[in-house]
Amino acid sequence: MIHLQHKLPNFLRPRTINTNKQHYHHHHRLNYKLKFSAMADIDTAFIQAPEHRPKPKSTAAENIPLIDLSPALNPPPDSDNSLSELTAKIGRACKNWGFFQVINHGVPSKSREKIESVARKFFALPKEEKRKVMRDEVNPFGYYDSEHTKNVRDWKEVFDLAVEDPILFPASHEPDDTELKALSNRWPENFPEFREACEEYTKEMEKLAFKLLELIALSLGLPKGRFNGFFKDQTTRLRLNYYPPCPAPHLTLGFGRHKDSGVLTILGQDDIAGLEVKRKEDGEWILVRPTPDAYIINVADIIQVWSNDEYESVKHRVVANSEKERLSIPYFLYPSH
Ligand SMILES: O=C(O)CCC(=O)C(=O)O
Ligand SMILES: [Fe+2]
Repeated sequence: MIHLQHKLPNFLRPRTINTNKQHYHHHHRLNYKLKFSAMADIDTAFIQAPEHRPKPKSTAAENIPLIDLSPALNPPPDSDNSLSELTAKIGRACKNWGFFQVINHGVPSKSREKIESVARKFFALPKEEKRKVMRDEVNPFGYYDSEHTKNVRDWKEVFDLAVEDPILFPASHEPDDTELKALSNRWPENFPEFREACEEYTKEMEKLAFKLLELIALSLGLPKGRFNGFFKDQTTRLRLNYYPPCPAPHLTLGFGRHKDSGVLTILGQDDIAGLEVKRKEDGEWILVRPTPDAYIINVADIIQVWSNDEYESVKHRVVANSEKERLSIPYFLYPSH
């Protein structure tokens, strides 16, 4: 790996001082193709600036907190006590990490297996097929394969759908424009199981999302239904993220650093690790090791606002993998527009 970096053209070499950003971006814009040894031939649009590249070895420190939701879902006889313990745990996890994993969450493994299976089938379709349900400038739902995060291309493909269909959005970004537009999902042709699995799964996600929202309200000392009124005409979205194997995982990211902009996110990841969370304590990137059948929950920007910054929305990213493909399925809970 170090070997390869020495073969990089000057403008892409890691620099500790005096990074010549302009030079970097100039080449970046040219979409200049890089070839270094037989290892990798990738478009420079994918190449992260040195300070954002993954570390050669991920910090194998602690994992994010793991929380058992059973006290909220199947309350035992002493349920008052265990519920307040649970909300305290959730409060600490939201405050210290902004991220946690949940088990005994009530989502049937059948629904999850079904959606994982149709998602893998979808991404394995020929490009022409996937492009038939491609996102466009008007409608952001459907397939997309060239998303950029912070202006660097991600090594991933996605499929997005709205949970309420059609979904209402402001027609423009103009603050005085009150016009709304209705947007509908796109579905691949001759693939009814795909739509069925997505629709069944989003129903399960919705139950879990509202359970979590209530627990988070309680953990802030609020009535449990405090946030529930904001979800009429919700703009909640489900995404399928597919990360193909990447020949240059030391230079790229599956998904660049970002925060989620919704209320909270419920993420199902497969058994391939890739998600890294920026630890609040020291800013280190921590790999979230997959726990079978668990979901990863994170506080997103709107809870940060609703909690008056008590719970912060935390940066995360996905490292690429040279050998294995990876699938993740985030459910982004959003209120009405
Ligand atoms: O794939 C993952 O583990 C995380 C994906 C993510 O952060 C997102 O879709 O917002
Ligand atoms: Fe995210």
